[in-house]
Amino acid sequence: MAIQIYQAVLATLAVFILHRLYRYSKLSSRAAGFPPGPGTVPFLGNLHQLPISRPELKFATFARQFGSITGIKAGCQNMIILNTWQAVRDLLEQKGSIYSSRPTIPVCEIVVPGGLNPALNPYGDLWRGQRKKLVDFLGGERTDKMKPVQDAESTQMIFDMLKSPVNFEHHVDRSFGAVILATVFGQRGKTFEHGGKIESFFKVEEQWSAAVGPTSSPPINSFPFLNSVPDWLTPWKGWKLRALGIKGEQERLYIGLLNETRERLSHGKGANCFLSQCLVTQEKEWYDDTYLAYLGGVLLEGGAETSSSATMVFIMAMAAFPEVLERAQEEVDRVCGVSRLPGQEDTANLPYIRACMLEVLRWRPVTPLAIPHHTTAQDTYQTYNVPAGTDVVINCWMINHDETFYDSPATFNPSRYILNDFGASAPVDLETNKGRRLNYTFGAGRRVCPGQRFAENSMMMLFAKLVWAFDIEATGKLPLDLQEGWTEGVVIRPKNLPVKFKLRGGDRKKVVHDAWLEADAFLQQFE
Ligand code: HEM
Repeated sequence: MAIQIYQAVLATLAVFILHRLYRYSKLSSRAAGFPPGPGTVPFLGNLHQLPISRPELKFATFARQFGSITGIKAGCQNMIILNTWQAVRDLLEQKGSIYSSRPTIPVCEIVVPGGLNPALNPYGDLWRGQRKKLVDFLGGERTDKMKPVQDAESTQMIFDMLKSPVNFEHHVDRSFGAVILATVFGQRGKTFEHGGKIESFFKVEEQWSAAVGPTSSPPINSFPFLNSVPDWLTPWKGWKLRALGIKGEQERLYIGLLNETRERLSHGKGANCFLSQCLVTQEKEWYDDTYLAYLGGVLLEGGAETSSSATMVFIMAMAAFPEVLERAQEEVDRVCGVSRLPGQEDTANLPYIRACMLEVLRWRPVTPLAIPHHTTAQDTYQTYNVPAGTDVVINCWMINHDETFYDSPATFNPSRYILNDFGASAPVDLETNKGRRLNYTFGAGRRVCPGQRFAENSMMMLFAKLVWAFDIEATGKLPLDLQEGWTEGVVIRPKNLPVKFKLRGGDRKKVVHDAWLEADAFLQQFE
C-alpha cells in the first residue's frame, strides 16, 4: 500500500513537471502573428542569441535581416525591437496610451519599491503626477533659467582640469552632478572628495547600474519559475540582500540631501531650487519626504551619468579626429577671442560645436537602446500581433546609423548637421518625415527624456570651454569601435580614455583662473 501511494505521488509529480516543461516550451516559442525574428529553441526562446555585452550590435544584425520590427522571445517574455524611426513614431508616439509603461524588474521592486522612481514606474496616475512635476521644472524655456549654474560649473570643471588634468573623468562627473545638486537640491558639489555628496552619489549609482545588469539577479521575467527556487540554490545567491543594501544607501543619500535642502530653506537659502519649491507646497499637495527625495534623486540619476558619458565620447572624438577639433577651436576662437572663456551667451553662435554635440549623440549614443517601454494592451501593427505585456526596445543605435538616411553613418562627421538640420544625406521632406526627431538617443513617446534641453545646454557650454582651453591628444589606442573598452549597461561610455590635455597658447591660464574666481563667488550661494 505504502509503495502504491509513493508511486502515485511520483507519477503526479512527473506529470506536473512535464506539464510545466511543456508550458514553458510553448511560451518560449514565437506565437503566430508575432513580429519576425530569429528561430527559437525550447525554454530559452532567443535568450541564447542575446549577448550580455553590446546587445545593440546584435540587434542591428537582426534589423538587417527582419526589417522595421524584430520579435524576440526572452524565455517566456515577449519583446519587440523597433528598428526604424517610423515604427517608433507609429507605436510609441501615436499609440502612447498603450506603449508607455515600463517592464517590472524584480530588483527594482526591491531597490525602489512602491513607485519611488518615476523613470521606472509603470504608466499610471502615480507616474503622471511625478512626470508633471519634472516637466514643470525642466520643460521648455524654464530650463534656460538654470544656464548661469551650468555656466559656472563648467568653468569650475575647466579650472579643475588645469590643476589635475589626469583626473579629467572625475572633473566631468563632478561638474554634471554639481549642476543637478545646485538646481535641484540648492546645494554645492564643490569636490569629488571621498565621502562627499558627489562621490557618494556616483558610488551608489555604480552599484545600482550593476544590480540592474542582466546577470546580477535571476531572470524571473523570462523564467517565472525561478521565483519559487530558493535563493541559496541559484547562482545569484544573495541578490535580494545586495539589492536591499543599495536601497539603504540610496535612501540615506536622497533623504539626507532633502533634509539639508529643508534646513537651508529654513535659513533663507536655496529658495529657487526645484525641491525647495516642492517643500513649500508639500503639505498642501500631500507629498511625503520619501516621494520628494526620490524625485530629486531621479534627476541626479537621469542627468549626471548620461551627460558626462556623452562628454567622454566628445573627448574621445576630439582626440581621434584632430581636424574636427581644429575646426571647433577655430569657431570658438573667432566668436570669443582669446581673452575670455565662452559662456552661456555664446552657445547660439557656435553652430559647429552644436553639430559636434549632435554627432556625438548620433554616432555613439550613450543610451543605445534607450530605456525599455512596455505595452499595457494588445495591439496590431502592420500585419503583426503585439500582445499586452510586451517589452518594447527603441533601437537608437540602428536608427542613428540608418544608411538610407545618413551618408556614411559609421563616420564621425559633424558637418552633416551643418549641411542639414537632421544630419541627413539629402534635403529632408518635412511632410514625409513628419514627427521625425533630430535623434532618438533621448528616447521617444510619452516617456521621452524630459531633460534633453537641460542636457544640451550643459553640454554646449562644457564642450565650448573644453576646446577653447585645451588641445586634446590621444596617448594610446582609443576604443572607437565599441567592441572593447566601454562600460556595460543602460548608459555606456568609453572607459579610461588614453588622452592628454594641453593648455592652448596665449594667456588662457589667467583667463581660466579669473573666470573661476567669478564662478566660485557665484556658486558660494549653494554652500
Ligand atoms: C546626454 C544626456 C541624456 C541622455 C542621452 C538621456 C537619455 C534618456 C533616455 C533614453 C530616456 C528614456 C526615454 C524613453 O523611455 O523613451 C531618459 C529618461 C529620463 N531622463 Fe534623460 N537623458 C539625458 C539627460 C537627462 C537629464 C539632464 C535629466 C534631468 C535633469 C534627465 C532626466 C530623465 C528622466 C527623469 C527620465 C525618465 C522619464 C520617464 O520615464 O518618464 N535626463 N533619458
